[in-house]
Amino acid sequence: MIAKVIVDVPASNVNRTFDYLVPEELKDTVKPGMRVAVPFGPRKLQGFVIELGEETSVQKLKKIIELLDPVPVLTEELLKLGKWVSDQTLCFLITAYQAMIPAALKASYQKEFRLVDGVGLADLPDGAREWFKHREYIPMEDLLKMSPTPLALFQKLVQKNSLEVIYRMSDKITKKKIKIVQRRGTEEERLQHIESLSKQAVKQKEILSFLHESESPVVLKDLLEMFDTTRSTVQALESKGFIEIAEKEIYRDPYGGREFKRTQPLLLTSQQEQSIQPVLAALEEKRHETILLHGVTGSGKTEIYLQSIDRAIQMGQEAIVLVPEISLTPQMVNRFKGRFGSRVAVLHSALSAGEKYDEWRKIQRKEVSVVVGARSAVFAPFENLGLIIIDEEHESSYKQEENPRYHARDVAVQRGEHHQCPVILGSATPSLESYARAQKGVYTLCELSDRVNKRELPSVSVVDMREELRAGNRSMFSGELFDKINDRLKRGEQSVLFLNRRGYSSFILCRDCGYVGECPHCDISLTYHKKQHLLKCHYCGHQEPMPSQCPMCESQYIRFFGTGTQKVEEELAKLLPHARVIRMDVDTTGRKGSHEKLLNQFGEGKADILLGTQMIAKGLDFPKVTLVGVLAADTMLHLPDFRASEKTFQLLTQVSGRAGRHELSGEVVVQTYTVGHYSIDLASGHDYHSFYETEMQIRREHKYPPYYYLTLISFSHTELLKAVDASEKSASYLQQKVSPGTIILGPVVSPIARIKDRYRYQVMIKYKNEPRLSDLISELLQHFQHEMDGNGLQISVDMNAQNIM
Ligand SMILES: Nc1ncnc2c1ncn2[C@@H]1O[C@H](COP(=O)(O)OP(=O)(O)OP(=O)(O)O)[C@@H](O)[C@H]1O
Ligand SMILES: [Zn+2]
Ligand SMILES: [Zn+2]
Repeated sequence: MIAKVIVDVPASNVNRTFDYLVPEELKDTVKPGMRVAVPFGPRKLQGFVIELGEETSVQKLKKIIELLDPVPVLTEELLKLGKWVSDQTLCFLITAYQAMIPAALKASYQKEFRLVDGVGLADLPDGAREWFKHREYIPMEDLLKMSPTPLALFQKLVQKNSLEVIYRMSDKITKKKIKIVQRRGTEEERLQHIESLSKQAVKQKEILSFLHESESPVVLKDLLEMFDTTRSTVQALESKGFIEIAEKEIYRDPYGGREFKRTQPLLLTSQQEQSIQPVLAALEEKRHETILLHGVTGSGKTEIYLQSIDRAIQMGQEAIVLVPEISLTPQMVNRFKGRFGSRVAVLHSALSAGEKYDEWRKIQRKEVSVVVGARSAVFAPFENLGLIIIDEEHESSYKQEENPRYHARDVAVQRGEHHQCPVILGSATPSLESYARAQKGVYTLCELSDRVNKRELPSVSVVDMREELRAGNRSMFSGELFDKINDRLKRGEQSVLFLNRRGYSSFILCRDCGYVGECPHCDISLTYHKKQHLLKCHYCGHQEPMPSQCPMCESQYIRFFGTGTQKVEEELAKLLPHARVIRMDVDTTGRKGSHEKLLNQFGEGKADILLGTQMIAKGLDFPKVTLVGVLAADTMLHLPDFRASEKTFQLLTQVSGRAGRHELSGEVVVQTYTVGHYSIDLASGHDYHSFYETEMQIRREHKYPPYYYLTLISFSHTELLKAVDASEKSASYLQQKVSPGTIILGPVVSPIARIKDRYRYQVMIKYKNEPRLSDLISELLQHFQHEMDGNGLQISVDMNAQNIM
């Protein structure tokens, strides 16, 4: 039997299957979709079995070394889907498959040195000999940890044939085990054991009597706690042969020990009722249909999701729910666990690799029927999918910004077609792409124009911050916002203050000469971190101490600028010393569980003001929040990105949506320096439809998506001229080959001109229909293959660019 295997090397010359012989003893067990270890050149690599057969054109076949899975980790459907992802995004097959499985299943390879047979310690020079005195294998890592590293010496010895390099492959999987204790023998024997213990052994006696009564095993740790004793007591019983201590594998449950209050389906409003109909119909008829659910904030979209899932489960099917990483809050998880209990698995990046692996196995073993997760959960290995839901479908985080550069929305629709099941895209501010498709009839459009129980959307007032400045107000709070926060404090209600992080980092600036602290490796200003009194680069991690005087002119007047959340917090403390403030940003939510803790505190009324970045814009539903303040609405508007207006509109709508969701009505204050911009004005009027019309016109004029598709090719090199050269050659090559309607823009320098010492150039391709595009780009890549392999050129291709920075 022959296995066709994709091996774990992301390179173009290996981007195909290789044939291996299946050893006799594995013939009955090996299946497509399983991982295997195979010899590949001098190495042992992990690979995926794609297909089994009898024929091969290879003369001397190598054998599969080992089967790594008892059951396939990729289903037949996922194997096909991986091929599709690779075709669509122009990534290597192995990269697509790796993206579908949990990180714990990816192999790690270690380079190790060992003595060549026949070479003895005495043959080695000083500096190498000591290493091998007690060890046979020396991992390269260990050498690199030494300074200076003896690596060069080791490499010389490899050339001299004294040492050889081997590659060790290991799984990252760990299964968590706990110790359990159980009784032994018949009832009569156990009673004898208890009798036989001496009077002094009180604890032993108690424990043995307890175990005698208990039918199921007890967790050792619990037992010790219960009887307030140490391990030796139990070990004594074990060595007498009275009890047994065993190991048991358990799931790491990130939500373990937590109670989820069970909820019942709510009686749907008539708008909800209308919107759920197409979903239920498609479910019933086992038919694929993509439904765009456009519902204003607080219109009860989540309840529609829940009841649709319920129906799918009743039909014996499974459901995937995607939510943006940032709104995968405990509040969100509670809503699903509350309705479906332990039938829900949760997958998001805050889980450890082990926890993710355990949640994934619950899906694989069919122990759950719903998964709630971020982008990559779209690959959940369900085999009987009945429904896929993408909440906040406009979110840019659904597009992966590294290989494979897939969009979860496209993958969801692809899987929906395969399983003949409905896909729901939900949002208060659908992406222009999706709304346009709904307009064309490609998607079914359902709209929820009212909040549940006809609660009013909050009233929004836009404040011109330039006016404030002219009137002598230098603080970051307008008079109106300040008064309203104060009101809330007096009334015992809560406020949410939102500060957009993007485009608003706190950089340092010399007031005398205008010097700005920049990263020496990237063309971007350094961000000041107050706690450590350091300047950091957010692209490459470079850090340096905050200078006490200007490095250019030696002036003392060097300060940090920009309004970070820390600065807002400080100003609040000055202006409203009694207000209790919770700040949520990357700095305060770094530790595991801190996100949840802060939100709980706010929910329990332990603070008056929640101050935060993007991470508070979505999904929050707190009854006492009656004021939302947006400190600077226009920070994102000026980014060099054609989606800047759309993103601003979406963000403002989402943040405003946090106010007045329950009995108390809400107000929103939006501060801006760009008064009169349509995306701010229309967001404050809650007018999605006008925004859609306005923005579509602009996109048509400038030939941007959704009228045109957009592919971005980026070139980078440590030598400026090489990056320029590759991008120029590519642009002129494409120019000659593309069809007449297609537009090639560039090459131009990328908006961030240098990252990690690499110069960056880009070429943009705008097209309506370019069937040969993938082929053309593949030709380009082939042409530059040599330079990419050896000369440090990097070319990355984004077939459906969302981010053009
Ligand atoms: N049919 C219903 N009857 C009563 N209350 C409901 C009903 N449907 C939803 N709700 C409640 O209305 C509130 C808002 O609903 P939900 O959070 O689902 O809205 P949403 O559209 O998902 O909002 P957002 O887009 O802002 O996250 C919730 O507190 C929810 O429990
Ligand atoms: Zn200066
Ligand atoms: Zn940098």
